[in-house]
Amino acid sequence: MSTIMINATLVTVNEQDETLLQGALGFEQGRITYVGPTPTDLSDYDEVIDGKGQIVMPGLVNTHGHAAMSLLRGYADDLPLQEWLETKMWPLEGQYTAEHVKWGTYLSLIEMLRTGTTSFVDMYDHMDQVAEAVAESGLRASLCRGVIGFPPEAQQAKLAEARSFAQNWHRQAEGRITTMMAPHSPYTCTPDYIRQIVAAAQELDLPMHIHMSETAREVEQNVKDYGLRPPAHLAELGVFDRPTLVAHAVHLNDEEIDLLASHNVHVSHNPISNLKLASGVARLPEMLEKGITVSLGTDSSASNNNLNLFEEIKMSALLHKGVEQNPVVVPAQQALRLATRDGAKAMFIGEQTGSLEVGKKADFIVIRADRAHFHPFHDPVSHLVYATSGYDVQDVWVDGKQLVSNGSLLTIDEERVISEANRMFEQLQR
Ligand SMILES: CSC[C@H]1O[C@@H](n2cnc3c(O)ncnc32)[C@H](O)[C@@H]1O
Ligand SMILES: [Zn+2]
Repeated sequence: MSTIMINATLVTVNEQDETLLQGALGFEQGRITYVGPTPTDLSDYDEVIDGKGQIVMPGLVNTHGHAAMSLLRGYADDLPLQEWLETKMWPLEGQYTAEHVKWGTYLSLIEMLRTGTTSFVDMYDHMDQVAEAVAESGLRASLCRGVIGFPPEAQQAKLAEARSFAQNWHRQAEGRITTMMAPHSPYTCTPDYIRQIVAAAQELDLPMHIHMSETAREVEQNVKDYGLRPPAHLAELGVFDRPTLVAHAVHLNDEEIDLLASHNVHVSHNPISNLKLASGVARLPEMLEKGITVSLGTDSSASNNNLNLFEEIKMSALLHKGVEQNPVVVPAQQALRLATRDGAKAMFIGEQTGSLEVGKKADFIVIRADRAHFHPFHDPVSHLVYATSGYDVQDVWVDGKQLVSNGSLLTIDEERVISEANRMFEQLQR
């Protein structure tokens, strides 16, 4: 059935960053078939939706997170990364069963849908639960079993699990799920173990995803342990010979930015999580200047404390202006691109999604722009970056299927998920 939305404002985030104040978006069988001015003849379309007073834009892309950690939202605030992980997160995550992962993930999917995220990256354990939730909910995702190399005797079982998960779920759920191989970080996986994971990625022809250079302490420790800073260490282990998405990349020197650029390593910038854990501020303007594909991530709700990517967009536009004392760095259109077009590219699905263009998947969101904070309506991109809270998302479509209609979730039972998520948290021994 071919459908068209007419009279809407289209923020396309195409190559030319075109915005059409009065446009139309047509789609059929999951793909965009028309982007342009409202046609006079609509007889080809079975369904015509009037988008007056609304903005249609590509769905947002969240390129780093751990969805099931939403159960730990607000459980451990105001701590630095290592203490937060070792004394708070890992002891509770050690008690997680597949059911905890299931309900924590659903809780995150609700939040992502409500705030306009249509594609996301997830690194965690019990990933079959995550994949089933993604398949059921209709979102698009790149999923990976995050592998921590201790205890050493568990390494081979974890690698086998990561490999079979990646193999079983790649291109499943009507192609909405892709997979990656993910050693958690250079400080939780030995060099030899990372090499084995790279070899598996090569064999399966999959990209790599890894936390890297998140804190100054991590960098110092890497130098003490291996005589190299994390980027050189991972390059030497062959990680960057695979397509790679690194999360954080906060503590980089000029040579390391060049190294990532020369290996075409993609970066997920997570400014809010980095600020909350006091890890530092990534060198976003310099990375962009060198042509690195940078995207935005929330990290988990345990360090953010929500999955509203509109906050990340605004933060990335503001933070670097303040740090550099320069208002022209990361302009609004660029911040929006990081969260859409570049996000899709960063998670290796850029040919499929990330912009409103004919031939791409019909992954888009509809924003209510009839509210006061969208007016005067002369620059919709500015309002999307600086004025919306993210909760102006009214409709969400992925693969041409509607997942949110007028604020109501069509594929997830929100009341049940909230109740089960609370039950799951109560079960954990704190
Ligand atoms: C087994 S993969 C998931 C693993 O990652 C941990 N984690 C969550 N946020 C961060 C972060 O910012 N840096 C490093 N590790 C992180 C999480 O607790 C899970 O154990
Ligand atoms: Zn993370």
